[in-house]
Amino acid sequence: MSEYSPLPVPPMSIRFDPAAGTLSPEGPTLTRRMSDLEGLFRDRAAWEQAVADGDPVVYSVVSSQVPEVDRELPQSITTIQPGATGGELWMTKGHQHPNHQGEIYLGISGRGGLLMFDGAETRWVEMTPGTIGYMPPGWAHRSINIGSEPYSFLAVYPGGAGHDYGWVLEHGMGLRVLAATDDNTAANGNTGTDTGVEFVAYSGD
Ligand SMILES: O=P(O)(O)OC[C@H]1O[C@H](O)[C@H](O)[C@@H](O)[C@@H]1O
Ligand SMILES: [Fe+2]
Repeated sequence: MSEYSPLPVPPMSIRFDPAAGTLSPEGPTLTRRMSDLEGLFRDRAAWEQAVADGDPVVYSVVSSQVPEVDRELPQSITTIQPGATGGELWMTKGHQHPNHQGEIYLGISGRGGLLMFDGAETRWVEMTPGTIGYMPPGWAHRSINIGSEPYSFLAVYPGGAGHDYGWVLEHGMGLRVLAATDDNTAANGNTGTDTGVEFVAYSGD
């Protein structure tokens, strides 16, 4: 993760400009390209091709100045671009909080999904502007853009929560989220007004 100021901040208001995707005052910003998502897509050849074809930005995270330390309550806004690689919709890396602490997301724009996995069960929350998604302690979480526009959400989380990416590489997320093909849409009994996503088990990899 990027560097966070260790200094405490005073009470403050923070402005978000949705068009520019910036926070003011601003904290650290993180950009994740396709090459940063190694080992996460089911179709490794398609991932390699996407890296070779310009290594696109998949998502970015802008944070406020609130530090990631115990008892603070940092926030960040993540914007995931629309796209799919090997049929798998573009997503965040996903992580578990090492200390099993909760977190909330608030949908800001676009359409997304919040995939949660506790090592045994998987949960899916569809995120539209105004949706609050709640991640209880112990549930790893990944966000997915399921629409054709950028998907942005605000995250608010305990400063000491941390990011364990190895947990997801080891355990997966239970399900993968694919763009539904017409065939799949029909097979699932969906009408076309549905989410347009198809879930497949990680165990099928
Ligand atoms: O860390 P990732 O799994 O790549 O997800 C991207 C980001 O999503 C949210 O904004 C979380 O609050 C951040 O802590 C996280 O870094
Ligand atoms: Fe988190």
